[in-house]
Amino acid sequence: MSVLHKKRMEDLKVSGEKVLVRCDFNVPMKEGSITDDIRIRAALPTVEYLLKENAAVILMSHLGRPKGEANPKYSLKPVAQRIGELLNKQVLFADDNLVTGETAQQMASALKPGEILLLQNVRYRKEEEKNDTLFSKELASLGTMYVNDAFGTAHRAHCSTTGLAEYLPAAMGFLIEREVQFLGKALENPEKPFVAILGGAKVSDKIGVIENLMTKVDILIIGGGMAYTFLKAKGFEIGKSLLEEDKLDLATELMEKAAASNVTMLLPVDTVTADAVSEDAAYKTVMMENMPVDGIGVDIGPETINQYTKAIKEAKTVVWNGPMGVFEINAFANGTREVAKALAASDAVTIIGGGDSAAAVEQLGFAEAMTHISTGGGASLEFLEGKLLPGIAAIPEK
Ligand SMILES: Nc1ncnc2c1ncn2[C@@H]1O[C@H](COP(=O)(O)OP(=O)(O)O)[C@@H](O)[C@H]1O
Ligand SMILES: O=C(OP(=O)(O)O)[C@H](O)COP(=O)(O)O
Repeated sequence: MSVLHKKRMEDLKVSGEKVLVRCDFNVPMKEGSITDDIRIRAALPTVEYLLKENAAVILMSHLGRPKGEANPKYSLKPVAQRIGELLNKQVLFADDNLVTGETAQQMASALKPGEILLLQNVRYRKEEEKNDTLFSKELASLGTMYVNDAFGTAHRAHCSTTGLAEYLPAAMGFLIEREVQFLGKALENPEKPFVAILGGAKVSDKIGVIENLMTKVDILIIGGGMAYTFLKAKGFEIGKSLLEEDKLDLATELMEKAAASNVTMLLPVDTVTADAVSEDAAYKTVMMENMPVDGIGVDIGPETINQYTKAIKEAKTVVWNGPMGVFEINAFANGTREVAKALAASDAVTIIGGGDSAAAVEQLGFAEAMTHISTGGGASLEFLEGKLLPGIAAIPEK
């Protein structure tokens, strides 16, 4: 998917206009406080551009899954405050349970160029996720132009992500453009050798990505919980590690396909095995052939780390999606940490899919060293599967 021919904000004459901007402000919260504002920071270049170009900015987002009902737990008010702090500027908040009710209408109508208004959580309305025509029109009536910059929600066809483009002059924002440029270049025109590292819990979540990347990469590295289904298919004892029994045949097929396409597929040769997935578990490292029958594989071992980091060192492009082990538990975070470290030290173009791998890279302090960390988990996964994302498809061509 390319965005070369998609309308950019420069293609709209935004001066004096009221621009509705869909962002992904679906940020993690704890007791009403934002615990990670990366998605908010990632949206700022678009907002700043529009302000500089003399537009009035009306921001929209969802937060969590309130299932079509107003629920203060999912209010975007803390987000309005955080944007204000980051921009050092007042951000008005339309605390309107109908999202587009009288309060929002009055505030939008009074908004002047250079001012910012954030609407309430668009998922307070059940119509949002149905891409309902009337709700799209209600949203459209608040502004005069539409910019979609919600990459993290680009895999959803909702009123605020796709519907609006039918009713207002529309363009993409800088974040969507940046995400698609990095992810798209890796898929379409990667500098070689191209290494993909896939981990995380389940094979079933990653089948599409494995299949799509199989035709493009030189080396496919498998780690995390899903590696054990592949190892079992190869005949190894995997004890009580994560196993998707119904994906064993598929795992065999994928390994055969890799061999037939000259793709090197690397699987763990050693593993950390624990008696439980918990902080106080007893654990040790074993070669795969010595895996105990009652052990649970929770991380890749040092020899595997050696092999994986060697492949990363030789790569010119690396795409990483999914942790190498149960990194939430410190004792099992080593594989994920070492892979992150190898990526940080590499001169290659390094692209991190969103979700847990992005969180891990940030937690471990390697974020600055990566070429691009996606703000979308599900969205980057679907992008890497080669799917057309509706939020991007809806942006008109130039
Ligand atoms: N060996 C393992 N056994 C069980 N769970 C694992 C293992 N390795 C990784 N995980 C878990 O996988 C989860 C992340 O998987 P997933 O959601 O697929 O990744 P992502 O969000 O990066 O796509 C993490 O919670 C992690 O603890
Ligand atoms: O956080 C999001 O998804 P992600 O955790 O897969 O990145 C997006 O905001 C989409 O949210 P949704 O999966 O409730 O539609």
